[in-house]
Amino acid sequence: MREAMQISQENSRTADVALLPLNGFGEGEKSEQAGQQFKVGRVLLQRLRRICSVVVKGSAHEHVGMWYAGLVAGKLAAEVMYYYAGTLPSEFFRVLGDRNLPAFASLLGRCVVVVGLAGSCKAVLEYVGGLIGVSMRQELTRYTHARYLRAPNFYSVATSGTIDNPDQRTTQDIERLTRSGADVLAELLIAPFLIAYYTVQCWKMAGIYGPLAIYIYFGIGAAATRLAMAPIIRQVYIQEQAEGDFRFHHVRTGECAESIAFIAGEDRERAAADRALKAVTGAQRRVLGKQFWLGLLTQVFAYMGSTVSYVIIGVPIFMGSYDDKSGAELSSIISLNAFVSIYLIYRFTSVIELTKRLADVAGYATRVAQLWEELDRLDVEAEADDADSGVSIRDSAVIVARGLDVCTPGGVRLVTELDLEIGVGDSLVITGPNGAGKTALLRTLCGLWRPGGGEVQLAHTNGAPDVLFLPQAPYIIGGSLREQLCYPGLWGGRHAMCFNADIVRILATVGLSHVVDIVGTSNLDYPYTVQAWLRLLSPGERQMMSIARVLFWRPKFVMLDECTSALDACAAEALYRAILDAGITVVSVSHSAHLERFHKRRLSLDGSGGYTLDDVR
Ligand SMILES: Nc1ncnc2c1ncn2[C@@H]1O[C@H](COP(=O)(O)OP(=O)(O)OP(=O)(O)O)[C@@H](O)[C@H]1O
Repeated sequence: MREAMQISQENSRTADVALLPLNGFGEGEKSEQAGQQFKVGRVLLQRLRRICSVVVKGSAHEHVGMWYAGLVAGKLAAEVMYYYAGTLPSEFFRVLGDRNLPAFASLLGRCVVVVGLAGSCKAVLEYVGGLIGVSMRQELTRYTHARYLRAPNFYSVATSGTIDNPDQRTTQDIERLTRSGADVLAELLIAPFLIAYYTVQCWKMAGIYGPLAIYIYFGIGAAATRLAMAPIIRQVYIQEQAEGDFRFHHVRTGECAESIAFIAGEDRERAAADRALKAVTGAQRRVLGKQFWLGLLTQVFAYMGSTVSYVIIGVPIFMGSYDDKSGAELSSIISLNAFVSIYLIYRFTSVIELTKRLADVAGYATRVAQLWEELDRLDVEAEADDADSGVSIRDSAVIVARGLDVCTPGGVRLVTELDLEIGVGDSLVITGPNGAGKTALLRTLCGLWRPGGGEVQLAHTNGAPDVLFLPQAPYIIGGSLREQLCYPGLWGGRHAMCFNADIVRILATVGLSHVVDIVGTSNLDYPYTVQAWLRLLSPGERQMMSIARVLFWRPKFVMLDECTSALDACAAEALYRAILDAGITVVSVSHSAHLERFHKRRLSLDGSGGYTLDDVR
């Protein structure tokens, strides 16, 4: 077993950070918990039931549940037609044996109609099944979006690493789950009815021992395939994880293309991409390897099935049950008997074959359900936090920290017992060596990280936080210039009301008038792609855009985490002046001494948990 690599214990600060191996699951990991995850049993059934209930409950609009029930009913009705079509050969044997031309012609006509209808039915059912799969995907993805893309779940899942590739689980795994899941489930639902019907027919023709032989045969096959299925679920899970890592590598290198090109890192990236590809193809080969044994079982089972059917037919013939029949009648009986028993075996075989597809479905279902379970856990944690977090949401125009311990999510203490009060107009600059916990303090004040102790009170207006947080890396979206400026569109309980004149004025204030000129004042709502925006705005201009958002929303407080680091001193000072002129109180993390004069006080973290608070002269 490959252990998660622990970072050196020398630095107690980072002792809680466990670096997972690149392909996070760890080859050959066989913990008790991992074993439970991939068992075909209660946990899997609960997960599948939950997925079904999300589809059915969430489909008030689209009636997916009803459509699905209709599909299953349609499949059953189509089976009646298939049965009818299946009995026609036996009639052919009879009319051909009797050399009855008029009966043959009429039978031929019936046959064309029935077989044509059966084929059309199959095509329609496939089409409807495909549409239902799409609706199911929509429901499951919407549910996942609603649970995942909201505070605090999104930040926790995206940054904690407890769940690998949540993006892939949301996009690809749900799609695959619904594409094959809907079909597999429908087949499993109709199987019992068909098996019951064909059992009765088989019994009528071959006596009790006919269906009995088939049931024993099925029992042996089912037990063998159940054993072969569990390792496939686990391998599909691992393969999906490797696919996610591979895709993430390409997305990340695409995003950082310029940094990589400047430092000539293409060779290293190619090697890393090849490694990720090797992990994916290795996982694919392992899935194929495990599926081989299941495939072998199901194929042998299917082919042996037809042999069993001859035994079932042969026994009553050799026992003399049909001695009184003419040659033509006997041919007809053999044909009908063969159809019924082979169909019954075929039904059982399809159930066994379905287990192969079910193993894939179970792998996808496990990945999707795990994400939901983590979101459940975070919801429970958030509820408990609301009661016990020390983060107050009373309306107030002051940010307060009392006896605040700033700790990493792993519990490493970065700042100890901080007492701080920031009122309106009381701008504060936070300084300190790298890694001292300056950003960590902002995260804790904003509620992204839970305080290790003490309490925090954020400024609130009308029940909504009145503090805007700007991280070091500005976030640029795809959309129109108006949307870019008004991002996120709804903030602090307010919807963006952004007039053209505001856009022109604010962008002029931050030094981005030329962006308005390029876009054109008549084109402020024209949607541009993210790539277009990233080409248009330099890193410094992206920081200007970020600060333009502050001037648009005009919060009471803004926390700026080195967000003028890409600007020249003159531009950075002009932006600070504009923010203060707008009556916004600034809490900055900064390494730039020339910006300190825009603040009243300085909080200096010493990097060992201590701090000093003094006035800026
Ligand atoms: N998500 C995280 N989980 C665990 N530890 C973290 C996490 N993010 C940061 N840390 C740890 O917290 C410490 C402080 O990080 P922080 O970003 O607050 O430093 P900083 O003072 O802002 O540094 P800099 O001046 O370099 O930006 C770091 O040593 C880092 O290891």
